[in-house]
Amino acid sequence: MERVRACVVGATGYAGVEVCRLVLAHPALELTMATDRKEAGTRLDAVYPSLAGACEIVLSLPEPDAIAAAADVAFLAVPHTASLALTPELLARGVNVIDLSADYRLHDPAVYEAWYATPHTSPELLSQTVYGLPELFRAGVAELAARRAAGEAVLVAVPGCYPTATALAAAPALASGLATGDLVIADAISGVSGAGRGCNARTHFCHANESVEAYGVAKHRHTPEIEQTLSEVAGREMSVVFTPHLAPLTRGLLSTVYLEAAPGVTAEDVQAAYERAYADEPLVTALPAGSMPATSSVFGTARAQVGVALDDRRRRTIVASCAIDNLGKGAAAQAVQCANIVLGLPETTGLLAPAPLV
Ligand SMILES: NC(=O)C1=CN([C@@H]2O[C@H](COP(=O)(O)OP(=O)(O)OC[C@H]3O[C@@H](n4cnc5c(N)ncnc54)[C@H](OP(=O)(O)O)[C@@H]3O)[C@@H](O)[C@H]2O)C=CC1
Ligand SMILES: CC(=O)N[C@@H](CCC(=O)OP(=O)(O)O)C(=O)O
Repeated sequence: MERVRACVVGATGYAGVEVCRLVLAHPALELTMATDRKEAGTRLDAVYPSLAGACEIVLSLPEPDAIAAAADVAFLAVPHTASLALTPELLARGVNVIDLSADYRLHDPAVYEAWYATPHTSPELLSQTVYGLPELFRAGVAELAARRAAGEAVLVAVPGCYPTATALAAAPALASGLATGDLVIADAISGVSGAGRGCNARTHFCHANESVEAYGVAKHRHTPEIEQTLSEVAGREMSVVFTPHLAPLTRGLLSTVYLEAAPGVTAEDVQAAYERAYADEPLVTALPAGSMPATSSVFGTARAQVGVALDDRRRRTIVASCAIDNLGKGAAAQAVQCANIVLGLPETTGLLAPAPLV
């Protein structure tokens, strides 16, 4: 198999090191470069001893010329705004970009600027960017494979962890027309690695351990991203009431959504719609009727599990829940899934390892 050279930018971050781990085990990708500004000159396995024996790479600075010399594809596991600085430079040098940050996810630069409180410095790239949630937008990602084959350097905006789980939970109800109205309520819970490697008062062990709390209430920056996806799936303008919670888990994310059922819809209709939607999806499982997903079932994997029920005794509400690993399907694994499609590889290459059982 031809090997494609890959660079991970932000390789010492939690999402970045998970991309490194997946690339190191991938049969068609070769990790040729990993960057970090503070740790440049240090071996990656000195920062993450769990990689000892698997990787001898020395971290370097994220300089576009060096990345273009070393790699055909760059995974940007950097905070938002850092990608705005790097992406145009890399595309101009012919490097394909798989961006894990939020910088190119929102189609409308004005919405980005309103929620991220910073100017979008390359809005001209947004119309060429594809939102990398293959289960909902596979054709768009696949188009990038054709554009890359024709010689273009392409850009995938990999979704956020909360938007991934929330969209996978709500999409079958909206796409099938079984949910009515324009409102989705989403309560989501994330493990602490979702906040990255840095520590603050909210994520400090002494505060986050043994405690669960809502944060970003009524103002979290994933709100417009979720609304954008759900509106596209539903074919009408949707709004979301999105409440994220931080829970004492290292990794794992669960999003539970509530939608109004259309008149006459039965529990069997809803279950059948979810089973149909994910029947051919290798990385998403619709659980049997009566089952709801657990984050432990997808820990360390590229997979998502979705469960659904209809509360038809009172307000006729569809309740659906999706579990992912925030660093897996919520970040690094989804990035590799998108890279596989862009590179013309089977979509699940390097991604099918099951979760440890305990
Ligand atoms: N953690 C998660 O579960 C998820 C994360 N993501 C996204 O992935 C990206 C990375 O997140 P995460 O791994 O959690 O973050 P971390 O804070 O753990 O890591 C960020 C990494 O980026 C590097 N970095 C920071 N600023 C710059 C810069 N200006 N230029 C180049 N490199 C930079 C950091 O190293 P240094 O500063 O030394 O260069 C570090 O290696 C973010 O956009 C995040 O939103 C998406 C989904 C889920
Ligand atoms: C637990 C936690 O703090 N999670 C992060 C989101 C995780 C993420 O990575 O989102 P982006 O990819 O959009 O940056 C937060 O709420 O900001």
